[in-house]
Amino acid sequence: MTIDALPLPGPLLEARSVERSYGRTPALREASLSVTSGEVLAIMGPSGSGKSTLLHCLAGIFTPDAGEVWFGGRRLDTLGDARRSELRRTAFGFVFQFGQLVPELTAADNVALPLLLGRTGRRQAYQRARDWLRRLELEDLAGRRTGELSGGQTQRVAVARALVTRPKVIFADEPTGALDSLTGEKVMELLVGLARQEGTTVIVVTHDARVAACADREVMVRDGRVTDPYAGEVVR
Ligand SMILES: Nc1ncnc2c1ncn2[C@@H]1O[C@H](COP(=O)(O)OP(=O)(O)OP(=O)(O)O)[C@@H](O)[C@H]1O
Repeated sequence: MTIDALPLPGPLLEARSVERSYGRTPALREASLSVTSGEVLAIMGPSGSGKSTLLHCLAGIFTPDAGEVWFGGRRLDTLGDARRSELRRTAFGFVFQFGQLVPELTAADNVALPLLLGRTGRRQAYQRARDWLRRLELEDLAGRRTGELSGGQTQRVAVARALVTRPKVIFADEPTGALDSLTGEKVMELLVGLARQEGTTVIVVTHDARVAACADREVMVRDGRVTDPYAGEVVR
């Protein structure tokens, strides 16, 4: 599936009555959620309520046991592994709690990597990596190994790496969870600010109300179901 072929508008990404268990432990029970193009959505909820599992199902990392996931008007969860990983590489970007960068590689290498894997030429990939590092205020650190960077710097490199492929959706799971509150706020401001400039949808799982305050909308996950954070009703 190419991004250009996606029939828009309509919800960009949808979970419809998704269920997912780990062995006998149910993590999601008929979880439904709809996200529009360009929206910044925060997913909140108690520990163990199913937030990360929902994010992984929406991103096509996990396939649900039941229910459906739709992206750009097409069914995502029934695609084969190869097509789902291609979609993740081309249309999605990821920022997780611990940047998941390659520590032995430089910041520029890490940011260029998704482009090189997508067969962008080396010169262009590094040019674009440097452009994104500059936008994340990291140009001076382009040649440093990411294993030597601070937590906040590492997360900014992770944001640059997530945005460099110009994805439709960025999935962020506790992106500021390992940072102090000031550094976390700065990372979120940069992530959300740049995503808005690019028209990228952001779905962020967080425990932090200040992170959620950057979003256009919040939903709550409780006992594997998506609810309205204020009314407590199940979202349909
Ligand atoms: N790999 C796994 N094996 C077994 N059970 C799991 C696994 N991953 C998650 N679970 C269980 O599934 C449920 C939902 O977990 P999930 O990680 O989605 O919750 P969460 O809301 O993201 O939690 P947290 O806020 O603590 O990260 C929990 O009961 C958890 O114990």
